Amino acid sequence: MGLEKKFALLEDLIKKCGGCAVVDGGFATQLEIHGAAINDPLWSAVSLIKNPELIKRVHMEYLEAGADIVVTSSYQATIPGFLSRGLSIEESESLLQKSVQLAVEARDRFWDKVSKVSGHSYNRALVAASIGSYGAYLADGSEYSGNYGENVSLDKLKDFHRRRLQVLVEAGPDLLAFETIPNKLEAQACVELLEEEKVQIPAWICFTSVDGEKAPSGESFEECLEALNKSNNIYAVGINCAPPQFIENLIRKFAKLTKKAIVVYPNSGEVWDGKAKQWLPSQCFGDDEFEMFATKWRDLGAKLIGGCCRTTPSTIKAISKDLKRR
Ligand SMILES: C[S+](C)CC[C@H](N)C(=O)O
Ligand SMILES: N[C@@H](CCS)C(=O)O
Ligand SMILES: [Zn+2]
Repeated sequence: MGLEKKFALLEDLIKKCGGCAVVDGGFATQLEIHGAAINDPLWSAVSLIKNPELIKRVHMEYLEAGADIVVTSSYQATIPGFLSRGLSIEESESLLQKSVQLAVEARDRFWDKVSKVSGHSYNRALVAASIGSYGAYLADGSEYSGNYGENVSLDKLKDFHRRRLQVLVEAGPDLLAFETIPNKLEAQACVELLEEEKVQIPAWICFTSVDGEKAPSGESFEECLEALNKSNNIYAVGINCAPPQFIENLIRKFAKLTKKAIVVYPNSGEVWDGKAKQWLPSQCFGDDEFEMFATKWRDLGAKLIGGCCRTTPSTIKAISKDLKRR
């Protein structure tokens, strides 16, 4: 299936959802709720090694909650990350492949079950392969600072992303989800790579923000979106894992800067301490508030809405119920 048909699949899903599809919620968070220990350089991706069945269970829980798009477990899964764990290249690549396979299996099993039930309100979900930023791989919280240092060039970022992207694309997801991109250079690297690799799968690129105005690097979103707006591979641009109270302003901003669809899936409002590897309490929003926010974000034009870290299936259930009530 070519790029155009895959774009159409996504557009069709959004239409079926009444104009706004639901992305799942915090994947790592739900793993932890089930007792997974992810205080690890691989973070949520450590479960690909330790407990793949749990990954499938979490995908199923988000599908059950009403997610129209499930994001795979590959956010912090990288070949260098697996190599430094003593795995071989073949083993590393097969874990990346497995991240897509687990989500596809969960989606197919869930759809097989619900599509037989008359009057159900679900859509056949799409699988988005997660591609975390270089900062996520560094595991030092730099996806929230955008500060990669002077030695990190455009080519270095492309080299970092290239093989993982190839393997994930080959595994056959419906979509690619670049997550928590903190600066313009990495956004550009991702876009150029999609073109160089002639990728035939639609992608979204999401930035983080720590001030509600700019990318973490301090660059404006106008600068960051420049390369993305010109790319035929990019279906949507937006924000993930930033606090919910920033989202309204950011949607308004993005709406002026791009014709791409807008995707938002904020965290609960807690703040990640990259050194201590824990979430610090801050202004934190619950499911009821998310439900109210989601309506507002939809009315402002967001086409894909979900949750990120510290949100759970109950958050997604609230959002889904709200957005599909029409
Ligand atoms: C989205 S953050 C909470 C993921 C974890 C981070 N990259 C780390 O390893 O510290
Ligand atoms: N989708 C990621 C989080 C991105 S910040 C995960 O939960 O593994
Ligand atoms: Zn997150």
